[in-house]
Amino acid sequence: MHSDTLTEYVLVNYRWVFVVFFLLPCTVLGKMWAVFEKKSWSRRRRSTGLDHEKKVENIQCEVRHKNLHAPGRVMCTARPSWRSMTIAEMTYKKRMFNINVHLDEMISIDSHNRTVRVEPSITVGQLIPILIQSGWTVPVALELEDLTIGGLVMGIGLESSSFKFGLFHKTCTRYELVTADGDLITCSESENPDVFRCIPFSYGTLGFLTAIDIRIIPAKKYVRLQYRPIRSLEKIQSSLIAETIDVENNDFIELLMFGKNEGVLMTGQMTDGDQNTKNVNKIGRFYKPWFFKHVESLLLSQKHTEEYIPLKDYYFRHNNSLFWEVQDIIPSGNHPLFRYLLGWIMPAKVALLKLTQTDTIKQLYDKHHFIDDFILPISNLKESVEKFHEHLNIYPIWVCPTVLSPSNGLVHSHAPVDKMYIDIGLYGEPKVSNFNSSIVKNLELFVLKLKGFKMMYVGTYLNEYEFKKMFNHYLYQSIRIQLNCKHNFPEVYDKVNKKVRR
Ligand SMILES: Cc1cc2nc3c(=O)[nH]c(=O)nc-3n(C[C@H](O)[C@H](O)[C@H](O)COP(=O)(O)OP(=O)(O)OC[C@H]3O[C@@H](n4cnc5c(N)ncnc54)[C@H](O)[C@@H]3O)c2cc1C
Ligand SMILES: NC(=O)C1=CN([C@@H]2O[C@H](COP(=O)(O)OP(=O)(O)OC[C@H]3O[C@@H](n4cnc5c(N)ncnc54)[C@H](OP(=O)(O)O)[C@@H]3O)[C@@H](O)[C@H]2O)C=CC1
Ligand SMILES: CC(C)=CCC[C@@H](C)[C@H]1CC[C@H]2C3=C(CC[C@]12C)[C@@]1(C)CC[C@H](O)C[C@@H]1CC3
Repeated sequence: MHSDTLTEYVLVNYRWVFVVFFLLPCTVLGKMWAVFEKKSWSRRRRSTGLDHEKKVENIQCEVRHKNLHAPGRVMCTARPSWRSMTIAEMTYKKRMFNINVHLDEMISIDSHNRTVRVEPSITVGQLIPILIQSGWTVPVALELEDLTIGGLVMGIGLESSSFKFGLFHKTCTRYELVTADGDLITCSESENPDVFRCIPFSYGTLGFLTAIDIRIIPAKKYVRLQYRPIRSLEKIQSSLIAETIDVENNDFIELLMFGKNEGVLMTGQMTDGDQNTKNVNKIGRFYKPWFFKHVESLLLSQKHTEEYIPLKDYYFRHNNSLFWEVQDIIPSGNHPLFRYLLGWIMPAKVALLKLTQTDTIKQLYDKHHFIDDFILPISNLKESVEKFHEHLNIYPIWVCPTVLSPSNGLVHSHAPVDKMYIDIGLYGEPKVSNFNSSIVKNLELFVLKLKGFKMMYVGTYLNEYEFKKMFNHYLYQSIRIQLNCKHNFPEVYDKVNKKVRR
């Protein structure tokens, strides 16, 4: 066997050995370190009084220092590429001026006004358990623990409650920002409303976020989840549309498709249950099967099922298997023996997987793997699934309805009223023989034609003109002038095109 082929074979088939015996123990040590660090940090904080305001002043100083010593050099955050929740590498970070914006605490909960104020680098995995303990939760709770609130505002975040509440940023009520001049401004619907509308999806190109206010709602104990296997694409589309209209009875809607004509539609309600609550499925326990495998088993048995899932377990249902990505890395990860022996240290930290992947692994992923999300009008579900089937043939497919509102911000509904869209997430190995970058570009153009959007965490092959057709830059450009961004921050396209996000 040629040595390159042998390397590829070993990397593809035996990466699990490295992951299981090195990365998983590192993940556990990392978790222990985080707990220790947090404790000693709060002790230090009590003694030094280094609070949010002080941390923000430090960022302002860094920006002013840059303006003095490197005027004209554009800035980005110093968060290393390997920490970011995307498979892509952000090469732009190497040539831009890096500002340290690592602020990761919860600042306060305001039960009266029902908001929580957080710093941008706090992760969903840190915030949600604290909120649930206090009896609250966020309306759009993301499913991967390592996503940060700042990243979700500056990129896009969506989840199975987005059909009701919209994208993650629609639940945010106020942003605090350090501008290109080092000033501190705040914005909301009533204060600097145009800046407020332009922040989401601006990818850190209008200023550095230092605090975010998010709406909170009362948390309940369980999600009562109904699973409905369906074996026809037409029926899947019509049922999904009908469920999204029923906002009274549904709090969560999600669809997993396991083939072109088969899927399981899941609808859920937040509930406290009662003494008679049976059929509780604690899917978050370490020995439980991966969630998508559990759903697939219900499709195979064609059973309409109802279960009560503890709220936090429901939120993070795709975290253990990173949707279905872990099966490519640890093929036996869902085997009962593996789960009972090592399930408690799963999953390996995404950042560690990224940090330790070799160039060859990255190239193999580039050639043989696809990860992306497309947001399309819900009426185009059938047509889109057929298109993705023909050009990618990847299953499962994640389908998550989300409502978009009309706005002059970058991402908006194309109608003058709220309009229902669906996010179609495709993660895995394309089962077509001719997969390459022109197919990907072709799919992006297909989405543009249908007046849809592409999530940008993996980057885009669209050229600047096409990109600006997809995202409304009209207000964004005037806000850039207002906030003196031109020579201090790049434009969004300069951060998401495939040449700099590879
Ligand atoms: C995890 C993962 C996520 C991915 N996500 C995305 C994604 O979000 N968006 C995406 O577009 N691709 C994505 N890809 C596809 C991946 O980047 C391409 O498959 C890869 O670049 C193909 O390399 P190649 O040399 O085999 O391609 P070839 O088709 O042989 O192309 C060679 C080079 O020509 C250029 N090129 C070819 N066709 C085009 C075109 N139509 N437009 C611009 N340049 C072109 C590219 O620079 C490419 O590197 C993803 C791949 C992986 C593994
Ligand atoms: N369910 C979902 O919706 C999912 C969403 N995602 C995607 O993952 C990304 C979030 O990942 P995460 O690792 O948290 O974030 P990232 O580190 O990827 O950051 C995303 C963008 O936000 C900017 N940003 C982050 N914090 C700040 C800040 N304080 N001030 C200014 N700009 C900031 C970054 O700027 P810079 O480039 O300067 O660092 C970057 O451009 C989003 O793009 C999201 O779309 C991924 C998986 C699931
Ligand atoms: C729900 C939405 C909108 C997106 C889900 C995206 C995730 C499936 C990906 C986000 C980051 C990705 C990474 C990997 C798998 C897929 C994601 C979790 C890897 C673990 C794949 C293996 C590589 O070696 C490292 C990757 C890091 C990022």
